[in-house]
Amino acid sequence: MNLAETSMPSHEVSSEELDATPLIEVKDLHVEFDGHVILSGITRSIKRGQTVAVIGESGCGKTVFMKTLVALIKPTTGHVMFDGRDLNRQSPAQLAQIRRRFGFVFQHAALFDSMNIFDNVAFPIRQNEPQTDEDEVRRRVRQHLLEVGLPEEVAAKYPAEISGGMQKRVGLARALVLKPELVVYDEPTTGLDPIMSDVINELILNTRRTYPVTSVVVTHDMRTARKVADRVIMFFPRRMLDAGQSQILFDGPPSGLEHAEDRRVRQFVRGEAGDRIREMSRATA
Ligand SMILES: Nc1ncnc2c1ncn2[C@@H]1O[C@H](COP(=O)(O)OP(=O)(O)OP(=O)(O)O)[C@@H](O)[C@H]1O
Repeated sequence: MNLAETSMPSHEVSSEELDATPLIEVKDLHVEFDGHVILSGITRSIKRGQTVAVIGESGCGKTVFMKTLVALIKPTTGHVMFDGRDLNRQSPAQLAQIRRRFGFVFQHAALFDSMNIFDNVAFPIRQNEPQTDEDEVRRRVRQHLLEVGLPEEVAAKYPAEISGGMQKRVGLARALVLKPELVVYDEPTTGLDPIMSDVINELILNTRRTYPVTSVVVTHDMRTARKVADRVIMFFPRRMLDAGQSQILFDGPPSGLEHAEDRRVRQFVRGEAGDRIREMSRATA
């Protein structure tokens, strides 16, 4: 489970750098499993400091896309460059180094059940910076729990003893404790009530205010996409497209979604089925 862990930024990012070089470049990405094409012809770059929401209907490949960005899935063909380095061309040791610059927030928090909350949040520090003394570990864990609005008493509890919303916040604290350059969120608000969802949204925004983190948020929650993202990318299932049609139906600021040219985008964000039932039956026939 060390994939869930994070590390310090390898270097401070100047404001010029923030504007200039993309942190992530995806070039002609193609991913297939057992002959089923999930993603194809995807070329995109993500600037440093950008928060990108990835939306689209179930099964369109949002999570697969996000996982290729952090080298949890290897492209069938094509390239993913992180900070100018092709993830496909790294040795396992180099990849492990690069992964330390990522933070992962999983859909179900993915906490270690056998560790209390304190040890869960301390884990990335102990794992990646073993020289850190215990006072400093305590200080940073406390600070991060506080930042996600969790009282100190929570630290001694075990994951099973706290609510789902609290678990998500612990997951967030753990992902951020080493200030990663890139944070990927997989459905961060799924299963939460509207207030707790908004708490999570605010925490994502606050993190960006604190330092120039780059974030990719896979979500079905349009409130999350509108609130936290400065850019939204909408995918469409490859199997429902003809050859040559782009799988990305929308790429732009959230304010453009409502009036997007493509009717499928407008229907998706409004939650309208339209003629999708007929289309779906055709696609699975
Ligand atoms: N490791 C894998 N091996 C085989 N098939 C996979 C693998 N990972 C994903 N898939 C398939 O790829 C497709 C896209 O999956 P993905 O999880 O990216 O969808 P998604 O858009 O995130 O959907 P949801 O919103 O339901 O989570 C699905 O058909 C899924 O079954």
